[in-house]
Amino acid sequence: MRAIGLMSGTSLDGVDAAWIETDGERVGRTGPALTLPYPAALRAELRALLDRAPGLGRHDPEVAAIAARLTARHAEAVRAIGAEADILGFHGQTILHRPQQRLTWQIGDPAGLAAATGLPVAWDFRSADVAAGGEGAPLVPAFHAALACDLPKPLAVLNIGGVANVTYLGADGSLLACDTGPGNGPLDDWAARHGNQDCDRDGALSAAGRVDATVLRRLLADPYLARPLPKSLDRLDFGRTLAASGLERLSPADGAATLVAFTAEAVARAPLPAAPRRWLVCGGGRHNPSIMAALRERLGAVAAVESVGWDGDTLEAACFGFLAVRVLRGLPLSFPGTTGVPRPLPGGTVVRPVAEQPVPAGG
Ligand SMILES: Nc1ncnc2c1ncn2[C@@H]1O[C@H](COP(=O)(O)OP(=O)(O)OP(=O)(O)O)[C@@H](O)[C@H]1O
Ligand SMILES: CC(=O)N[C@H]1[C@@H]2OC[C@@H](O2)[C@@H](O)[C@@H]1O[C@H](C)C(=O)O
Repeated sequence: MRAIGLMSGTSLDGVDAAWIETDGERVGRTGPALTLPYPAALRAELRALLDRAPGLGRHDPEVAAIAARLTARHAEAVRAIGAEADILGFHGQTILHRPQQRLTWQIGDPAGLAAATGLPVAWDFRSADVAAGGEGAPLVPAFHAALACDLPKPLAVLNIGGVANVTYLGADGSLLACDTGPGNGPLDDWAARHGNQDCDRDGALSAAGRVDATVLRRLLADPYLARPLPKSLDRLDFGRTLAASGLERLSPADGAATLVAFTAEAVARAPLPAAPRRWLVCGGGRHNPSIMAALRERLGAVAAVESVGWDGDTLEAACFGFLAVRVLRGLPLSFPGTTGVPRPLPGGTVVRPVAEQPVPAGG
């Protein structure tokens, strides 16, 4: 089948879209892929919504209004892809993720997207997982496994988005995963507050600073890092630890350098069963040379996923095209080793465009 996957990740930078041909088990041809940035106003509204989400109801009119604009941007991304597709995989924007409370909230309007594009829309990929007691994330491991079927194992695929997550592909066929800790999220917030930028662009701010060992030690004491698998994060989960760490007393450059070290050291502490032969990195964080250098220092064989021919900017979007076909076929999206569900678990729903009513003869 031909699918277009749509992912709007925790960095809130925009919509990634990617065309993919797949049966939900193997990855066939890939096609056009793009990122459509959010207008600054929408990004700021979404960022504010993250802080307020715990107090908001599912039918809050303000959330619905933002979801409608977000959905319109997704429809634009589908049009910009400009390739025929059989189905869309629409992740939506996560504004709250609390799997311990069996709660995960992605906003978006799948019926609106189906109406705007005329295509069936697979959606709500995480709810069944958290309802079954799973972490609800990460969901990308099945796709990593399909992409990496011919690569030597053990292999780790690391995504550095707003949050960072790893998939571990064992030599024995095992599939494990977790969110490792922060990705670019706290660094983006820091750069916005102290450098007047949307991120630590090309690592310039962090490269000019020095890691503060005391602050880093406090950050690494966050209990999440010592938790066993499976585990997943909300974009704002390190808020209290960050606030109590003394980070605010550091200069902009030292703070950025310390946050880079936090991201990399949290990856190194992910409780994997054996050291991977290689770490393949995707997500926006691989564009930050400070992050890549910090990862290399701690992990050794680290390379961007482009080294094996994948597109690291739109890999998650392609994943939701792949998962859309799995939803249609009723195949599992998550596994005991990836989210902690008791058994391999299907999920998601498909929302179809409402068929146009035939105009009655003579009417
Ligand atoms: N040139 C660059 N220099 C530094 N950082 C960059 C650069 N380009 C992208 N980034 C970082 O990558 C982030 C976007 O990454 P990405 O699109 O992978 O995140 P996401 O998919 O939104 O998040 P997640 O994977 O957690 O859902 C930006 O917010 C920024 O921090
Ligand atoms: C709840 C949620 O949206 N989680 C995202 C987020 O962004 C990165 C990391 O945290 C990952 O767990 C997940 O996204 C990817 C696509 C996943 O589910 O595999």
